[in-house]
Amino acid sequence: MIDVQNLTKRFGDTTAVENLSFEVGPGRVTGFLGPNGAGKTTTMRIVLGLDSPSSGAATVAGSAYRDLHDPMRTVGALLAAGHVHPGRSARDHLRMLAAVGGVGDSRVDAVLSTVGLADAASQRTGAFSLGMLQRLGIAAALLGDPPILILDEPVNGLDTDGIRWVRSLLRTFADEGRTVLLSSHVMSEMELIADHLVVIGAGRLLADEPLRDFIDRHSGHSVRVASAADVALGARLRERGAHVDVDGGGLLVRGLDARTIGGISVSAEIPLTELIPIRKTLEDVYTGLVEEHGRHRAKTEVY
Ligand SMILES: Nc1ncnc2c1ncn2[C@@H]1O[C@H](COP(=O)(O)OP(=O)(O)OP(=O)(O)O)[C@@H](O)[C@H]1O
Repeated sequence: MIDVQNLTKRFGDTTAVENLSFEVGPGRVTGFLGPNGAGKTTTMRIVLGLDSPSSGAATVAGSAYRDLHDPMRTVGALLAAGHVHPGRSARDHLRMLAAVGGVGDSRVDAVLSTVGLADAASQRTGAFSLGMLQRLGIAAALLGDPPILILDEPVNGLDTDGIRWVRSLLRTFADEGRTVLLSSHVMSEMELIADHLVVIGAGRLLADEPLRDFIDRHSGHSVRVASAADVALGARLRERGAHVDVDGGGLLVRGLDARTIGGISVSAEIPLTELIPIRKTLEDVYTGLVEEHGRHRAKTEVY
């Protein structure tokens, strides 16, 4: 469990995080979303004891990071790939980290194989691609076999296979009852990986709910309908408060769900030939929410 309570962080005049509270629970993948500069990295750094808060607190498994008895076996983190000595091999890099964290050498080859770098273990990391460095960063996070993982943009630089691999790794991790907090700008990927979302804007909490609820709540009802008598059906639907547009060979109906539209067509004795609820994607919903938040901020800053 990761617990962030009333967290505020200021850098001079910049408030990076403002009175932010949320919990990241076990057994699910929690996506951490927000536009550039929203405060995600700052929050993750504070959770990992790399920055101190101006006020409020963050704990991991019940303790502040600096008070953890065995940090590497409690939480694994990937904040930015690439901080690796280029002359060192992948295996030596991980051995050094394992020694510092008090983790046995046997884990080094185990994690190299988990991340698909077993064959490159002796190569200098200076010759690694961005994708290989990401895999090495994830290997380092897994060294202590921790129950909690915090990953900032883990799919950066990965190809399709690599992205699929991260997805299945995190799914397995969550299904084992572990805790995963993950940030990504790739919404299509986040939609496939995350069970739960924490969304922030300008350092403040905008949403903290299951991904499905987030999409449903912000989607509104939108249904494509076609029938034997679109004009008559459209009139009935408008009477019931729907917004109806003619859409190709049918109608696009907003404001009523598919079940209600079906009921109206039955009582009007107008057979339907199409009834398709339209779901928004995470990207649609997220972009809308961030734009709305930006407009609201601009307004409150002007007045
Ligand atoms: N060390 C620092 N000194 C001064 N300002 C900082 C520092 N770290 C972050 N900031 C500022 O705090 C705000 C939040 O930054 P942060 O990196 O946490 O956002 P983010 O959500 O991770 O953004 P991105 O998605 O671009 O990585 C930004 O305005 C940033 O410029």
